[in-house]
Amino acid sequence: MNLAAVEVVREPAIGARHAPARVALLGTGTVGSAVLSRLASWEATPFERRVRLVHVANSRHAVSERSGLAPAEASQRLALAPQHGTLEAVDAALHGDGVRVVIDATASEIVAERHAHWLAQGIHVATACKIGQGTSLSRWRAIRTASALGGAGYGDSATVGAGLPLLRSLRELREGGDRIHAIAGVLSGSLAWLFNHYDGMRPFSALVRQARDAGYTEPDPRDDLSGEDVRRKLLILARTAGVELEADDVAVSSLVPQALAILSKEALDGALPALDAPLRERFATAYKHGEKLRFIARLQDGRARVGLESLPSDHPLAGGAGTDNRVAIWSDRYPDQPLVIQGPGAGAQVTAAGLLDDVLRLSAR
Ligand SMILES: NC(=O)C1=CN([C@@H]2O[C@H](COP(=O)(O)OP(=O)(O)OC[C@H]3O[C@@H](n4cnc5c(N)ncnc54)[C@H](O)[C@@H]3O)[C@@H](O)[C@H]2O)C=CC1
Ligand SMILES: N[C@@H](CC=O)C(=O)O
Repeated sequence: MNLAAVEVVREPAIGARHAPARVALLGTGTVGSAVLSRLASWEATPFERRVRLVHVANSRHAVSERSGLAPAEASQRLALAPQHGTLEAVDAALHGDGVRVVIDATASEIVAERHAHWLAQGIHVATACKIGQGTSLSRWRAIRTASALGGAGYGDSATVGAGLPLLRSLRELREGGDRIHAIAGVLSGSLAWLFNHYDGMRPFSALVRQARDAGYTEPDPRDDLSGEDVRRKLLILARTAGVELEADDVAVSSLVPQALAILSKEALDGALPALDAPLRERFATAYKHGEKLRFIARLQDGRARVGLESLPSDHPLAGGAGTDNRVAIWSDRYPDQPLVIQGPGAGAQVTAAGLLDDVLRLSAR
């Protein structure tokens, strides 16, 4: 064995000087369940001492326990809880001193609207939901103002790239004095997965069902296919880069035919084959030219757009596999060759890890 190559692994320097952060988890679906599993996997490790889960809720039930809920038992406790969840119950569960964090693993407008309220009270927020920062500019500004007012942090790593170091890199570039010139890339894990697998033979609709069942899509897959989820991510990236766009400033080209757009969520599944013919045609045209279909977001000179593009196979944004996001950033120090960040951009485990990384960072502030 080459001893020089052996890395010395030290126990992480955590836990000793901090009381556990009291945490409320909202949402126990695809992402929220993975948060509970990751917390349960911390049992008997130093990480366990950093976080005390005191409240868990979904849209039907809520359970609170000041002394802490065992993450491995939380889902069962929740299912048996008579209490209907209210957002006031979160405030009550987190009442008092010490580090407090709300984890938002919902796709809920009313929860997102509450982020600023928690921040203003000094409660940190770690969110996978993009509605807080990726919709209206006024809400984005309210979150910044409340965060400053309450001295609380906003953990948003999971909102773009499911925890990839994208927002962090943009912030570090700006903190180092760089201006961001442009951003371009694949920001949707589910659409990346779909176009990495679509070969024009299998119906596109069958792949959409597979991506949904794997937990890559939004609760309503039309939020991905319409480009709305990517619009939100591009808005978050743009605002973080210092370009304060309104939602309408992003030109979005949707993949959802009108016949699908008007359906209820319950009626959607049976109607998904409406996607097949138009996408087969676009695939055939791209294939004839030796190109690949990729759903791309672009920001340059204050202009932003999102949509399906046909790219040469060797184009830098055509690479990647699985749910990979692949994002190029041009800035003062990277004027020609961009900084490129690539990795899985959807999925319960990576997203849960991104959320809990934020919780640990926020609770160590
Ligand atoms: N699935 C993924 O790969 C990623 C998802 N996200 C985001 O994570 C969020 C959650 O996504 P999923 O877990 O896939 O959704 P999901 O539909 O599986 O779960 C949503 C959960 O939120 C709960 N909920 C709804 N309203 C609530 C309320 N008012 N109070 C408490 N709980 C409430 C629901 O009961 C459910 O448990 C979404 O905002 C999504 O955009 C972000 C990055 C990646
Ligand atoms: N539905 C989203 C999940 C992560 O944000 C995606 O496909 O990227």
